[in-house]
Amino acid sequence: MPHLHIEEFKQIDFPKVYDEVSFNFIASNAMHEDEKLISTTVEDEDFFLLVKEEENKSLLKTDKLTRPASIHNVHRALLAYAKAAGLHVINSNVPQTQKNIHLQEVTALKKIEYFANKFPLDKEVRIEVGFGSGRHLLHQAATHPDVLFIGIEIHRPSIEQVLKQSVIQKLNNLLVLDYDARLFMELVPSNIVGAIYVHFPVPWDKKPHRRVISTSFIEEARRVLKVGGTLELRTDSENYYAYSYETFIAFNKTTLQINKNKDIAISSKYEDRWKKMEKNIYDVTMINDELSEPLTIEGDFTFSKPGLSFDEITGLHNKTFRFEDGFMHFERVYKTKNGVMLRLSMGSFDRPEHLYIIIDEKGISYYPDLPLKSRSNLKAHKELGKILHG
Ligand SMILES: C[S@@+](CC[C@H](N)C(=O)[O-])C[C@H]1O[C@@H](n2cnc3c(N)ncnc32)[C@H](O)[C@@H]1O
Repeated sequence: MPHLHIEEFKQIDFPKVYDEVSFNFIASNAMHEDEKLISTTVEDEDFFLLVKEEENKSLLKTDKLTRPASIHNVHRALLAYAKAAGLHVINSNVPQTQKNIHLQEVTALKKIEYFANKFPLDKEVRIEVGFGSGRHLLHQAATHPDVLFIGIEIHRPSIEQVLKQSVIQKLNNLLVLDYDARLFMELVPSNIVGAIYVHFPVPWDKKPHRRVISTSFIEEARRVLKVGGTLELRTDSENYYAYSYETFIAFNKTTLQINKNKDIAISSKYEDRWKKMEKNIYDVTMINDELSEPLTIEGDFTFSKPGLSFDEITGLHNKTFRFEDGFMHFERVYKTKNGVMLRLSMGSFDRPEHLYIIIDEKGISYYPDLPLKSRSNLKAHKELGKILHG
């Protein structure tokens, strides 16, 4: 994560434009004054910089929830703020001269809105969830130039490594997305995907709700797969295998294939490690046998005026509300110049979304982006409206 360690945080006058970076406003955590968020715009990307103040050394870095697709833009914002505020930088991992990775980021790395606005449909699509080192994804893209591969990963260094490789190998049939694959699946059109690969997912033995494979993930996978399309799970964890088998077998109109220690064309870093340790490797392949209904998502993310006062909204801090199939948790409350900002997680239990909303005299709005237009988010949005209207 790009960051600057600074001697002392200094505030500029907001709004301000410096080195073509706009600093729009600042929000302070209502419970921990030492944490602040700076709303920043670079080119057309809006995101927060996060400030953590400590006695002798403070930190300025990118906020995980809103980080933009382009790491280059984060670097620009950090450096511009440091200059604009005259910060004394003790150390940093931000390069002063930017590498050429930016070029490829513009083409292969996509934001979730790219898929939400107009899903690419001109080629067969195959998806890899959690591609890690990317060996399998890159091999597949290189050997099937007529197929569009979408690689989804939440680990930034892995993403950058794969982007670099895709430039070196001149792959033009590979798109990369930094997003939770479980949410992504909800906006993929029905019956268009040839294969979904989930290779060596984190087993999350102690936090099963974080697993990629779940009933709702399989439901969405089945919907997006063509007839004959496959969802391919490969795991070294006996527990995960047993759990997944139970979850898959509950589905009708699918064919399941189980393989043990099957060799595939390319072995990932993880696989090499497990093979050396002589662990068993399990494959569960689900073949979709049925055409699905087209995807329909109705509703929007507008709010009417809040009924609660700013104090009542601040009082929502740490509160959780449950509703049918989902929940809402108010994680943090921030004070802005003219109102409050909330950070919350909401949606279904196994696919929650984390986001910010701003409440001021103009009303309530999501910031910087609307939630992903999925059924579970629209449902959660309705519940959020009810809570804020009192
Ligand atoms: C154990 S690694 C396996 C990587 C690779 N598939 C391999 O075989 O080497 C699991 C990867 O899944 C990613 N991951 C975990 N949950 C995810 C999610 N919900 N969406 C996208 N990627 C996820 C992690 O960041 C990690 O890189």
